[in-house]
Amino acid sequence: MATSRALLPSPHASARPAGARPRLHAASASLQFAAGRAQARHHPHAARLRLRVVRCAIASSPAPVAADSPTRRISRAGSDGALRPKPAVLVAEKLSEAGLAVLREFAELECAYGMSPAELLAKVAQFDALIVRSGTKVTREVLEAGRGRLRVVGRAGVGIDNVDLQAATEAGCLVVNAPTANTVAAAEHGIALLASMARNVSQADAALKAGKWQRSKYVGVSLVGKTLAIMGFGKVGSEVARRAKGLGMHVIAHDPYAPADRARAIGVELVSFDEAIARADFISLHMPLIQTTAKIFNDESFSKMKTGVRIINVARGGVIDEDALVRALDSGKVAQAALDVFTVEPPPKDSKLVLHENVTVTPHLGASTVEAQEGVAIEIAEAVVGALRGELAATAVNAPMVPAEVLSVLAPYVSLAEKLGRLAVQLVAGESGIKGVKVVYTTARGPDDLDTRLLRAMVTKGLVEPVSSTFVNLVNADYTAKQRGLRITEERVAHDSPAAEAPLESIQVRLSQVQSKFAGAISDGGDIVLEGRIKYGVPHLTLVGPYEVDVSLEGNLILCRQIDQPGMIGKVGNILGQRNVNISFMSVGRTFRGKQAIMAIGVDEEPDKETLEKIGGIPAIEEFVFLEL
Ligand SMILES: NC(=O)C1=CN([C@@H]2O[C@H](COP(=O)(O)OP(=O)(O)OC[C@H]3O[C@@H](n4cnc5c(N)ncnc54)[C@H](O)[C@@H]3O)[C@@H](O)[C@H]2O)C=CC1
Ligand SMILES: O=C(O)C(=O)COP(=O)(O)O
Repeated sequence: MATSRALLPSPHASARPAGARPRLHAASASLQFAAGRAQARHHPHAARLRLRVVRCAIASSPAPVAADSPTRRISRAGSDGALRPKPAVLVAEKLSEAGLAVLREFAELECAYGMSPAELLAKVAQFDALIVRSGTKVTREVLEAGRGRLRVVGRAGVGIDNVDLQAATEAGCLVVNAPTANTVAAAEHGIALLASMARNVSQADAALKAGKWQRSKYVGVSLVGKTLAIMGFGKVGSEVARRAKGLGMHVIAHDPYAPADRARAIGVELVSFDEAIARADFISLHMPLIQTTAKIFNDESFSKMKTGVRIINVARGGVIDEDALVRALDSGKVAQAALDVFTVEPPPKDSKLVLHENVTVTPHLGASTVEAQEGVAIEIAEAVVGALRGELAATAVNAPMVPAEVLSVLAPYVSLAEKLGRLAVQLVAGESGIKGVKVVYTTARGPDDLDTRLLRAMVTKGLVEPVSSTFVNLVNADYTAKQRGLRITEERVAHDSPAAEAPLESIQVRLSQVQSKFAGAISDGGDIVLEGRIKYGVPHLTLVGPYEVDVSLEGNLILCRQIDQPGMIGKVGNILGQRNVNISFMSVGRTFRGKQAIMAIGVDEEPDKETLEKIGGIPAIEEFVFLEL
């Protein structure tokens, strides 16, 4: 069966001792995806769809376990019968029981709500996964502290601005979120704030409770016929738009990346940032907090708004310059604001913004409905369990999502790509290091039909892992390549055989401008060249430099370059036989009769030094190299 090493943070990979090689297996498992948009519109957390995926997992010796780790207590058999510790999951913020139940089925669970940053730092290294909401900062320090064990961070909600994604990626730690289950709750909260702000509900409520009956003070404004600008027309923004239209508002939106057809379908006009804020009576914020949106609402943008505009923010406090908002409120430019989120949470007790009489506030309650919290908890628990099993996560934030169908078709090529990388790096000699790597895919498929990110990641894994202690997976492959100065380019060569049902005919790995310890692997163009194909579902090496060979990529490999003459196979075979080394495959390729030839010999066992020296001592053999797969 075709196998592959882990694509995702694998159970024990980083704890694998140098030189110890993992046993591999591919298995199938299921992955839950959120159901289609139509269903999600009503109950995004309720309906789910089961899809099949291929799991490319890694099985190796269990990680050393910290003395007081919960994983010491529980072990269970894996699919291969081996006893393995149950993964340990730390839940750092309140998660609904429905999600905890899903986690308990699979993992040893610790719920430690309200930890200080120092407590989290001290604890995190004992866990395979950490689950947070918006109140926990998963900093570089936390991820560094978890290195070696922490493989998954689950954000039970949408915004991942509290997780240092770059640091997670560098550590090969997968970040997953729960992007759909709280959409409706956030949208409903936005509408609640919009309506209560317009009618001064919270101020009037506070006044009446203080014994003041002030009917004329709290005259509000109507919503019907007013223009609402939605800033960020994503999941929450579009749900707010639908609801606002139901209230008779005219809805416009600004979102540089929103598809126009989605806006058209809801009857929303997409406009520029400046036009949106200039035309609006109400502005509702629904964009993520990222570098380009930080303090995007500032003195300058407030100055472009209508005098008396009203602002609602259930996105992130950091998209507003809060000092500028206080100034705009004081001047009357902004008549009112309704805020669920703040730059610093909780905001300081003496915050001018929070205490402003024209501001309505809630303590980050957008996602806090019973229904949303249940949905989010289940969504994140399933994502974390899937990721811990080595499945590709549908809600991965820092790894490319590879659809299940694509993955199952590519599985043998994934293995081939890694093996070619692994062989190629072992052929490199000298101190210069690898600079340029070209991966050439011969395929009948068009660029839109063949996603090669996975293959590129596996070539990188093959190139990097044998020569470093870096653990490479789909999460950190591109980062790792960049860090090591590896420039990986890809090229497709059209293969137009009508019978080509396979996604790829061949994969070629070319290392340019590099010395080789095996001159036979150098092509006419001066590159180390290895090419492989899938035959009967198994990776085969089919080209070494200019020589065509055909050897199954299982076990280990000896490459010999010799003068093409009779009796060579017998001589080498004899030596290996005498030393009890089993040959699994053998193939000879040559340029011309009587000239140079290459022998590729697959061996089950690793021959000892003496055996290899004997082979090297055969007079016609000009060079040889032993390569581990
Ligand atoms: N208050 C709360 O409890 C909750 C807050 N949220 C927050 O609401 C926001 C939206 O969440 P979703 O709709 O689920 O996310 P989403 O990813 O579906 O939508 C965000 C939209 O913002 C757009 N965007 C990005 N840069 C932009 C820019 N410069 N200008 C305008 N639009 C831009 C994106 O194209 C995307 O369409 C996030 O910040 C999230 O963290 C979400 C749920 C609950
Ligand atoms: O999902 C989001 O982005 C939210 O802001 C919800 O945050 P919470 O999980 O309630 O801390």
